[in-house]
Amino acid sequence: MSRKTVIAGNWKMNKTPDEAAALINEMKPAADKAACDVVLCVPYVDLPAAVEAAKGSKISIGAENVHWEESGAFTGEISAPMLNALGVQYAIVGHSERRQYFGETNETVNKRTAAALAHGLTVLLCVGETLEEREKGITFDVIAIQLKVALAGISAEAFKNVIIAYEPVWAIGTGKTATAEQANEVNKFIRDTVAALYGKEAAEETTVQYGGSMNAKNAAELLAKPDVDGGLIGGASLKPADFAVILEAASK
Ligand SMILES: O=C(CO)COP(=O)(O)O
Repeated sequence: MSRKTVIAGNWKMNKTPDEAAALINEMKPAADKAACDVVLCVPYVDLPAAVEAAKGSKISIGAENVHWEESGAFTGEISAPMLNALGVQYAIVGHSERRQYFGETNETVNKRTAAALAHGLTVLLCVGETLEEREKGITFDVIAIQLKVALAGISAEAFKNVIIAYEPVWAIGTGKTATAEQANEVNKFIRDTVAALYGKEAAEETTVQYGGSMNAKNAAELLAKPDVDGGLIGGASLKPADFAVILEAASK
């Protein structure tokens, strides 16, 4: 089993370009010591400063979304070639905040994923159930649909550049974390779904992260679980000391 552990930060709508550069400079020493991959996904306007600041370090830079067309009349959107031109290597796709507030659907997630992969980006594909869905007992159904639609038409070769992040909506920014058992249970289900789509070997190679109030206190327990191969971290990825603790926990 040779899958990678990947710790990714999602800065959401925080930090100006100058602040982003300063924060990355502060985070570099801990990132360079880490035995896992380190990614920071930052607001579009911060990308050039972030790529520059991360140069020569272990940190890779990602965007928080990407459009499916290369160019055109899509006001407010950013294309994969634009990200390529800046030296951006990753893109989050399907974050629950995009689904919740900006009308993102499984179909648009699929189109964004396909375009990002076609342009050589690594996709951090987010899936996760709402509290209502969990209480109704349909968590696995929701996640299976999210995965199957998002990955429709994505070849096994292209899928090698997909990382899946399980982010239960009820745990995001709420301080309420899934227990390590809950996270592992769904991550394992995700791996089984990947096995059904791409085969067992591909499933074993796929990095499946957990995200949702992962922090310096709970990271070690979550990351110790066999099917939790990293984290997608919001709030704590804006705090260098906390992020360093998470990187250390992921390096064990
Ligand atoms: O949405 C998240 C990462 O994409 C998680 O955010 P928090 O870590 O702030 O809960």
